[in-house]
Amino acid sequence: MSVSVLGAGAFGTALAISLAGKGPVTLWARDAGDMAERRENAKRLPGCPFPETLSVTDDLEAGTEAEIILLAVPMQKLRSVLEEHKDALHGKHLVACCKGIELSSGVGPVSVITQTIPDATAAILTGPSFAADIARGLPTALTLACADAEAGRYLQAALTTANLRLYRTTDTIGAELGGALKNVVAIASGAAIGAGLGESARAALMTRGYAEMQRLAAHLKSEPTTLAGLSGFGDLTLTCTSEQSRNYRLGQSLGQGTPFDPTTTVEGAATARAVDALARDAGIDMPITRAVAGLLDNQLDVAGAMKSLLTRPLKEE
Ligand SMILES: NC(=O)C1=CN([C@@H]2O[C@H](COP(=O)(O)OP(=O)(O)OC[C@H]3O[C@@H](n4cnc5c(N)ncnc54)[C@H](OP(=O)(O)O)[C@@H]3O)[C@@H](O)[C@H]2O)C=CC1
Ligand SMILES: O=C(CO)COP(=O)(O)O
Repeated sequence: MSVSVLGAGAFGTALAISLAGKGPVTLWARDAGDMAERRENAKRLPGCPFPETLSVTDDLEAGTEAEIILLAVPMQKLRSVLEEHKDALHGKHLVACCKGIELSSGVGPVSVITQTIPDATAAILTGPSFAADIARGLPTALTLACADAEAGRYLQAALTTANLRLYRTTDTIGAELGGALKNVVAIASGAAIGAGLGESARAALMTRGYAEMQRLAAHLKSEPTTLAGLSGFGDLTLTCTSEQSRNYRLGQSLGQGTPFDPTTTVEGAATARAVDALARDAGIDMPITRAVAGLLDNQLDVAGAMKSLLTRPLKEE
């Protein structure tokens, strides 16, 4: 079993560091120069030195030799990265480590892998974890989803480390949705806190956000229990309550009316727009997602977004 990580952002680097505790791992970056020299990803994950078993490269051949390749690039870049490098990726175990729904197609990362490289075994690794926690070796539990049960068992064993415990499911749709949708609710939660609306408002958004996550998951035929696990409930809890989350911090900025660095990876922004469009087409009620999309597109301010939620017809829980 050999592992490499394609994409040397904060998360790819953290996973590579954790997995290197078990054996050799290759981390592929577009530009490996500085990291290879310093033995640290000073730009994306400072203060986390690379173990000796971690090699960094910008040579694609070396980066794709392994049987298992973790894809740790942002969701909206995944298809183009796979298209660009598909000749090197045929027949591999490809594990998406990104969270989101593709704006152009309305599908998640596992479907993007299957559509671009049909002879690969597609899986997703998702759940509550901040890159810095994984890199520091703090205890973390994630979901590994793969439609092929046998391949899922293989990947679960290969990618579990001393401090990173993986649970397994074959429900890739549910796992993708949990990781994608919780980011949208995190933006809403951050906006509520940023605007001074209080923690009760955040709890309401998290709970009703979870209800709309479940509605979309049921429509897309995922297992109801998947969202109750690490990829859904677990990651929703983490991301909606921590300033370590970039999605939450973007929401805070929207709530406070302060600027936010547009180069930061915030997966929930594109996903809110993608899911809003999906929900409208399918006739699924997702008012919090719609409010977040409206906030991001300057069609609503936080007061208007809250009014749109609070003035809806009263209903059963
Ligand atoms: N950070 C975290 O705590 C966690 C992140 N995730 C998920 O991981 C995914 C990646 O996030 P994260 O690592 O934080 O993002 P970062 O912003 O830290 O890094 C993004 C990385 O993607 C690389 N990249 C972008 N486009 C390309 C491309 N075309 N070819 C090759 N590499 C490319 C960038 O390379 P370059 O440096 O050359 O620009 C950069 O290294 C997201 O979906 C996120 O939701 C999941 C759990 C935790
Ligand atoms: O997905 C994450 C935690 O599980 C990381 O959250 P952010 O992408 O919002 O920083």
